[in-house]
Amino acid sequence: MTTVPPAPDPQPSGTDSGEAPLVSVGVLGARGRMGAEVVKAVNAADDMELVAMVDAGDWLFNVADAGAQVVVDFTRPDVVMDNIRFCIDQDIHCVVGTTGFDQERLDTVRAWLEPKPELGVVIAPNFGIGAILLMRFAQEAARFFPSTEIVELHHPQKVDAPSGTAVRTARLIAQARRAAGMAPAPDATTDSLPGARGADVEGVAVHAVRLSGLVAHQEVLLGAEGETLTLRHDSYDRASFMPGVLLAVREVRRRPGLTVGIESFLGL
Ligand SMILES: NC(=O)C1=CN([C@@H]2O[C@H](COP(=O)(O)OP(=O)(O)OC[C@H]3O[C@@H](n4cnc5c(N)ncnc54)[C@H](O)[C@@H]3O)[C@@H](O)[C@H]2O)C=CC1
Ligand SMILES: O=C(O)C1=N[C@H](C(=O)O)C[C@H](O)C1
Repeated sequence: MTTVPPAPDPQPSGTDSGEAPLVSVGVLGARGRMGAEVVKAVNAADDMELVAMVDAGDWLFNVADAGAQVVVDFTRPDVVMDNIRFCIDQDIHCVVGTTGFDQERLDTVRAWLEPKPELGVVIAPNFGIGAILLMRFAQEAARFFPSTEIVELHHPQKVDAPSGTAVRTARLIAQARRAAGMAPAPDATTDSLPGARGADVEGVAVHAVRLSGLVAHQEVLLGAEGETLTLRHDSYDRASFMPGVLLAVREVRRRPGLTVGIESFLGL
Protein backbone atom coordinates (compact mmCIF):
# COMPACT_ATOMS: atom_id res chain seq x y z
CA MET A 1 0.00 0.00 0.00
CA THR A 2 1.38 3.41 -0.85
CA THR A 3 0.85 6.28 1.52
CA VAL A 4 0.15 9.62 0.07
CA PRO A 5 1.98 12.32 1.99
CA PRO A 6 -0.36 14.97 3.35
CA ALA A 7 -0.65 17.95 1.15
CA PRO A 8 1.30 20.91 2.53
CA ASP A 9 -0.77 23.58 4.27
CA PRO A 10 -1.74 26.26 1.82
CA GLN A 11 0.57 29.18 2.55
CA PRO A 12 -0.79 32.65 2.49
CA SER A 13 1.53 35.04 0.77
CA GLY A 14 3.62 37.02 3.20
CA THR A 15 6.12 36.16 5.90
CA ASP A 16 4.79 32.62 6.52
CA SER A 17 5.59 31.65 2.95
CA GLY A 18 9.06 33.19 3.15
CA GLU A 19 8.03 35.89 0.71
CA ALA A 20 8.16 39.59 1.51
CA PRO A 21 5.05 40.59 3.46
CA LEU A 22 2.30 42.33 1.56
CA VAL A 23 2.06 46.10 1.93
CA SER A 24 -1.26 46.96 3.61
CA VAL A 25 -2.85 49.85 1.74
CA GLY A 26 -5.78 52.11 2.60
CA VAL A 27 -7.35 54.39 -0.01
CA LEU A 28 -8.88 57.80 0.79
CA GLY A 29 -11.26 59.09 -1.84
CA ALA A 30 -11.92 55.45 -2.77
CA ARG A 31 -15.18 56.16 -4.63
CA GLY A 32 -13.71 58.99 -6.70
CA ARG A 33 -12.36 58.80 -10.26
CA MET A 34 -8.76 58.28 -9.16
CA GLY A 35 -9.50 56.46 -5.91
CA ALA A 36 -11.52 53.79 -7.73
CA GLU A 37 -8.63 53.26 -10.16
CA VAL A 38 -6.20 52.95 -7.23
CA VAL A 39 -8.46 50.33 -5.59
CA LYS A 40 -8.33 48.29 -8.83
CA ALA A 41 -4.55 48.68 -9.15
CA VAL A 42 -3.84 47.71 -5.53
CA ASN A 43 -6.13 44.69 -5.81
CA ALA A 44 -4.25 43.61 -8.93
CA ALA A 45 -0.78 44.09 -7.39
CA ASP A 46 0.57 40.82 -5.97
CA ASP A 47 2.73 42.57 -3.36
CA MET A 48 -0.10 44.66 -1.85
CA GLU A 49 -3.25 44.11 0.11
CA LEU A 50 -6.15 46.57 0.13
CA VAL A 51 -7.28 46.85 3.75
CA ALA A 52 -9.51 49.94 3.79
CA MET A 53 -11.53 52.10 1.42
CA VAL A 54 -12.66 55.45 2.80
CA ASP A 55 -14.64 58.19 1.11
CA ALA A 56 -16.44 61.34 2.27
CA GLY A 57 -18.69 60.63 5.25
CA ASP A 58 -16.87 57.38 6.13
CA TRP A 59 -15.01 56.89 9.41
CA LEU A 60 -11.38 57.93 8.76
CA PHE A 61 -10.20 55.71 11.63
CA ASN A 62 -11.08 52.71 9.41
CA VAL A 63 -7.64 52.98 7.80
CA ALA A 64 -5.91 52.84 11.19
CA ASP A 65 -8.21 50.12 12.57
CA ALA A 66 -7.56 48.03 9.46
CA GLY A 67 -3.79 48.27 10.00
CA ALA A 68 -2.94 50.22 6.85
CA GLN A 69 0.81 50.79 6.53
CA VAL A 70 0.40 53.13 3.58
CA VAL A 71 -2.52 55.39 2.75
CA VAL A 72 -3.09 56.68 -0.78
CA ASP A 73 -5.00 59.99 -0.90
CA PHE A 74 -6.90 61.20 -3.95
CA THR A 75 -9.52 63.43 -2.34
CA ARG A 76 -9.82 67.21 -2.54
CA PRO A 77 -7.48 70.13 -1.91
CA ASP A 78 -9.72 71.35 0.96
CA VAL A 79 -9.54 68.10 2.97
CA VAL A 80 -6.15 66.64 2.13
CA MET A 81 -4.18 68.44 4.85
CA ASP A 82 -6.46 67.02 7.58
CA ASN A 83 -6.00 63.55 6.08
CA ILE A 84 -2.20 63.82 6.08
CA ARG A 85 -2.20 65.12 9.66
CA PHE A 86 -4.35 62.15 10.70
CA CYS A 87 -2.07 59.62 8.97
CA ILE A 88 1.07 61.10 10.52
CA ASP A 89 -0.55 61.02 13.97
CA GLN A 90 -1.43 57.36 13.36
CA ASP A 91 2.11 56.47 12.10
CA ILE A 92 0.84 55.66 8.61
CA HIS A 93 2.97 56.46 5.53
CA CYS A 94 1.20 58.57 2.90
CA VAL A 95 1.16 58.74 -0.87
CA VAL A 96 -0.72 61.86 -1.91
CA GLY A 97 -1.93 62.64 -5.41
CA THR A 98 -4.43 65.30 -4.39
CA THR A 99 -3.45 68.72 -5.67
CA GLY A 100 -3.39 72.15 -4.02
CA PHE A 101 0.07 72.18 -2.43
CA ASP A 102 1.93 75.47 -2.20
CA GLN A 103 5.21 76.00 -0.37
CA GLU A 104 3.40 76.80 2.89
CA ARG A 105 1.51 73.52 2.86
CA LEU A 106 4.67 71.55 2.05
CA ASP A 107 6.50 73.25 4.94
CA THR A 108 3.61 72.39 7.27
CA VAL A 109 3.79 68.69 6.33
CA ARG A 110 7.60 68.76 6.84
CA ALA A 111 7.08 70.23 10.31
CA TRP A 112 4.48 67.54 11.19
CA LEU A 113 7.00 64.86 10.14
CA GLU A 114 9.83 66.20 12.29
CA PRO A 115 8.90 64.24 15.44
CA LYS A 116 8.37 61.07 13.32
CA PRO A 117 11.72 60.54 11.55
CA GLU A 118 10.78 57.01 10.43
CA LEU A 119 7.66 58.12 8.53
CA GLY A 120 7.42 58.96 4.80
CA VAL A 121 5.02 61.20 2.88
CA VAL A 122 5.14 61.41 -0.92
CA ILE A 123 3.23 64.26 -2.54
CA ALA A 124 3.16 64.26 -6.34
CA PRO A 125 1.02 66.49 -8.57
CA ASN A 126 1.29 63.88 -11.32
CA PHE A 127 2.10 60.15 -11.19
CA GLY A 128 2.06 59.71 -14.99
CA ILE A 129 5.51 58.78 -16.28
CA GLY A 130 5.01 60.76 -19.48
CA ALA A 131 3.89 63.84 -17.55
CA ILE A 132 6.93 63.61 -15.30
CA LEU A 133 9.21 63.34 -18.34
CA LEU A 134 7.45 66.32 -19.93
CA MET A 135 8.22 68.41 -16.84
CA ARG A 136 11.88 67.39 -17.05
CA PHE A 137 12.10 68.13 -20.80
CA ALA A 138 10.46 71.52 -20.32
CA GLN A 139 12.91 72.38 -17.57
CA GLU A 140 15.83 71.41 -19.85
CA ALA A 141 14.52 73.36 -22.83
CA ALA A 142 13.47 76.52 -20.98
CA ARG A 143 16.81 78.31 -21.03
CA PHE A 144 17.02 78.14 -24.85
CA PHE A 145 13.70 79.94 -25.51
CA PRO A 146 12.82 83.51 -24.48
CA SER A 147 9.08 82.66 -24.47
CA THR A 148 7.40 79.79 -22.63
CA GLU A 149 3.69 79.32 -21.93
CA ILE A 150 1.69 76.37 -20.61
CA VAL A 151 -1.73 75.14 -21.71
CA GLU A 152 -3.32 72.50 -19.47
CA LEU A 153 -6.50 70.77 -20.64
CA HIS A 154 -8.77 68.68 -18.41
CA HIS A 155 -12.21 67.14 -17.97
CA PRO A 156 -14.82 69.67 -16.78
CA GLN A 157 -15.36 67.93 -13.39
CA LYS A 158 -11.90 69.02 -12.23
CA VAL A 159 -12.32 71.31 -9.21
CA ASP A 160 -9.03 73.23 -9.33
CA ALA A 161 -7.34 75.44 -11.93
CA PRO A 162 -4.66 75.65 -12.99
CA SER A 163 -3.74 71.99 -12.52
CA GLY A 164 -1.16 71.02 -9.93
CA THR A 165 1.01 69.69 -12.73
CA ALA A 166 0.90 72.99 -14.62
CA VAL A 167 1.82 74.96 -11.52
CA ARG A 168 4.78 72.67 -10.84
CA THR A 169 5.87 72.77 -14.47
CA ALA A 170 5.72 76.57 -14.45
CA ARG A 171 7.80 76.73 -11.26
CA LEU A 172 10.44 74.40 -12.71
CA ILE A 173 10.60 76.50 -15.89
CA ALA A 174 10.83 79.73 -13.89
CA GLN A 175 13.63 78.23 -11.81
CA ALA A 176 15.55 77.26 -14.99
CA ARG A 177 15.03 80.73 -16.47
CA ARG A 178 16.28 82.42 -13.29
CA ALA A 179 19.33 80.13 -13.15
CA ALA A 180 20.13 81.10 -16.76
CA GLY A 181 19.71 84.83 -15.95
CA MET A 182 16.93 85.25 -18.53
CA ALA A 183 14.83 88.41 -18.90
CA PRO A 184 11.03 88.17 -18.53
CA ALA A 185 9.29 86.64 -21.56
CA PRO A 186 8.52 89.31 -24.19
CA ASP A 187 4.87 90.44 -24.06
CA ALA A 188 3.66 93.81 -25.30
CA THR A 189 0.04 93.20 -24.22
CA THR A 190 -1.30 96.16 -22.27
CA ASP A 191 -5.01 96.10 -22.78
CA SER A 192 -6.45 92.61 -22.42
CA LEU A 193 -9.63 91.41 -20.73
CA PRO A 194 -8.79 90.05 -17.26
CA GLY A 195 -7.80 86.40 -17.66
CA ALA A 196 -7.04 86.63 -21.37
CA ARG A 197 -3.34 86.04 -20.77
CA GLY A 198 -3.92 83.23 -18.29
CA ALA A 199 -2.56 82.93 -14.74
CA ASP A 200 0.90 84.23 -13.98
CA VAL A 201 2.92 81.56 -12.14
CA GLU A 202 6.34 83.04 -11.36
CA GLY A 203 6.34 84.86 -14.71
CA VAL A 204 5.10 81.88 -16.77
CA ALA A 205 1.59 82.22 -18.27
CA VAL A 206 -0.63 79.19 -17.60
CA HIS A 207 -3.91 78.70 -19.51
CA ALA A 208 -6.56 76.22 -18.31
CA VAL A 209 -9.05 74.54 -20.68
CA ARG A 210 -11.99 72.48 -19.33
CA LEU A 211 -13.61 70.37 -22.04
CA SER A 212 -15.94 67.36 -22.13
CA GLY A 213 -14.16 64.35 -23.59
CA LEU A 214 -10.77 65.19 -22.11
CA VAL A 215 -8.99 63.45 -19.24
CA ALA A 216 -5.65 65.18 -18.45
CA HIS A 217 -3.39 66.87 -20.97
CA GLN A 218 -0.64 69.49 -20.99
CA GLU A 219 1.30 71.43 -23.58
CA VAL A 220 4.39 73.49 -22.99
CA LEU A 221 4.99 75.98 -25.81
CA LEU A 222 8.49 77.38 -26.19
CA GLY A 223 9.33 80.10 -28.67
CA ALA A 224 12.46 81.76 -30.06
CA GLU A 225 13.07 83.83 -33.18
CA GLY A 226 11.83 81.84 -36.18
CA GLU A 227 11.01 78.61 -34.32
CA THR A 228 8.79 77.02 -31.69
CA LEU A 229 9.00 73.79 -29.77
CA THR A 230 5.82 72.16 -28.44
CA LEU A 231 5.99 69.48 -25.76
CA ARG A 232 2.73 67.65 -25.17
CA HIS A 233 1.55 64.89 -22.88
CA ASP A 234 -1.86 63.18 -22.89
CA SER A 235 -3.40 60.93 -20.25
CA TYR A 236 -6.31 59.31 -22.10
CA ASP A 237 -7.09 56.97 -19.19
CA ARG A 238 -6.54 57.20 -15.42
CA ALA A 239 -4.77 53.84 -15.64
CA SER A 240 -1.82 55.92 -16.87
CA PHE A 241 -1.22 57.16 -13.31
CA MET A 242 -1.18 53.73 -11.68
CA PRO A 243 2.42 52.54 -12.30
CA GLY A 244 3.61 55.73 -10.61
CA VAL A 245 1.17 55.38 -7.70
CA LEU A 246 2.19 51.74 -7.08
CA LEU A 247 5.87 52.69 -7.31
CA ALA A 248 5.33 55.37 -4.65
CA VAL A 249 3.47 52.90 -2.40
CA ARG A 250 6.45 50.53 -2.65
CA GLU A 251 9.03 53.26 -2.05
CA VAL A 252 7.44 55.47 0.62
CA ARG A 253 8.31 53.24 3.59
CA ARG A 254 12.02 53.45 2.80
CA ARG A 255 11.99 57.20 2.06
CA PRO A 256 11.46 58.94 5.40
CA GLY A 257 10.49 62.60 5.42
CA LEU A 258 8.68 64.50 2.67
CA THR A 259 9.32 63.64 -0.99
CA VAL A 260 7.78 65.98 -3.57
CA GLY A 261 7.31 64.30 -6.95
CA ILE A 262 8.43 60.75 -7.79
CA GLU A 263 11.25 61.76 -10.15
CA SER A 264 13.88 60.42 -7.75
CA PHE A 265 12.16 56.99 -7.66
CA LEU A 266 12.53 56.85 -11.44
CA GLY A 267 16.24 57.70 -11.35
CA LEU A 268 15.63 61.20 -12.78
N1 LIG B 1 -1.25 63.21 -8.82
C1 LIG B 1 -1.86 62.71 -9.90
O1 LIG B 1 -1.25 62.00 -10.71
C2 LIG B 1 -3.31 62.99 -10.09
C3 LIG B 1 -3.95 63.82 -9.22
N2 LIG B 1 -5.29 64.05 -9.33
C4 LIG B 1 -5.88 64.85 -8.26
O2 LIG B 1 -6.54 63.97 -7.36
C5 LIG B 1 -7.63 64.63 -6.74
C6 LIG B 1 -8.90 63.80 -6.93
O3 LIG B 1 -9.24 63.76 -8.29
P1 LIG B 1 -10.50 62.90 -8.79
O4 LIG B 1 -10.35 61.49 -8.37
O5 LIG B 1 -10.66 63.22 -10.22
O6 LIG B 1 -11.68 63.58 -7.95
P2 LIG B 1 -13.09 62.95 -7.53
O7 LIG B 1 -13.94 64.11 -7.15
O8 LIG B 1 -13.56 62.00 -8.56
O9 LIG B 1 -12.73 62.11 -6.22
C7 LIG B 1 -12.48 62.65 -4.97
C8 LIG B 1 -13.13 61.71 -3.95
O10 LIG B 1 -12.74 62.12 -2.65
C9 LIG B 1 -13.87 61.97 -1.82
N3 LIG B 1 -13.67 62.76 -0.61
C10 LIG B 1 -13.95 64.08 -0.40
N4 LIG B 1 -13.64 64.42 0.87
C11 LIG B 1 -13.14 63.30 1.46
C12 LIG B 1 -12.64 63.01 2.75
N5 LIG B 1 -12.59 63.96 3.70
N6 LIG B 1 -12.19 61.76 3.02
C13 LIG B 1 -12.24 60.81 2.07
N7 LIG B 1 -12.73 61.01 0.83
C14 LIG B 1 -13.16 62.23 0.53
C15 LIG B 1 -15.04 62.41 -2.69
O11 LIG B 1 -16.28 61.98 -2.17
C16 LIG B 1 -14.67 61.76 -3.99
O12 LIG B 1 -15.19 60.44 -4.08
C17 LIG B 1 -7.67 66.03 -7.37
O13 LIG B 1 -6.96 66.94 -6.54
C18 LIG B 1 -6.93 65.83 -8.69
O14 LIG B 1 -6.37 67.00 -9.17
C19 LIG B 1 -6.02 63.48 -10.31
C20 LIG B 1 -5.43 62.69 -11.25
C21 LIG B 1 -4.03 62.37 -11.22
O1 LIG C 1 -7.79 66.40 -11.72
C1 LIG C 1 -7.19 65.71 -12.58
O2 LIG C 1 -7.78 65.01 -13.38
C2 LIG C 1 -5.72 65.74 -12.60
N1 LIG C 1 -5.11 66.38 -11.65
C3 LIG C 1 -3.71 66.51 -11.50
C4 LIG C 1 -3.28 67.96 -11.65
O3 LIG C 1 -4.04 68.85 -11.24
O4 LIG C 1 -2.19 68.20 -12.14
C5 LIG C 1 -2.94 65.57 -12.39
C6 LIG C 1 -3.53 65.36 -13.75
O5 LIG C 1 -3.36 66.51 -14.48
C7 LIG C 1 -5.00 64.98 -13.62
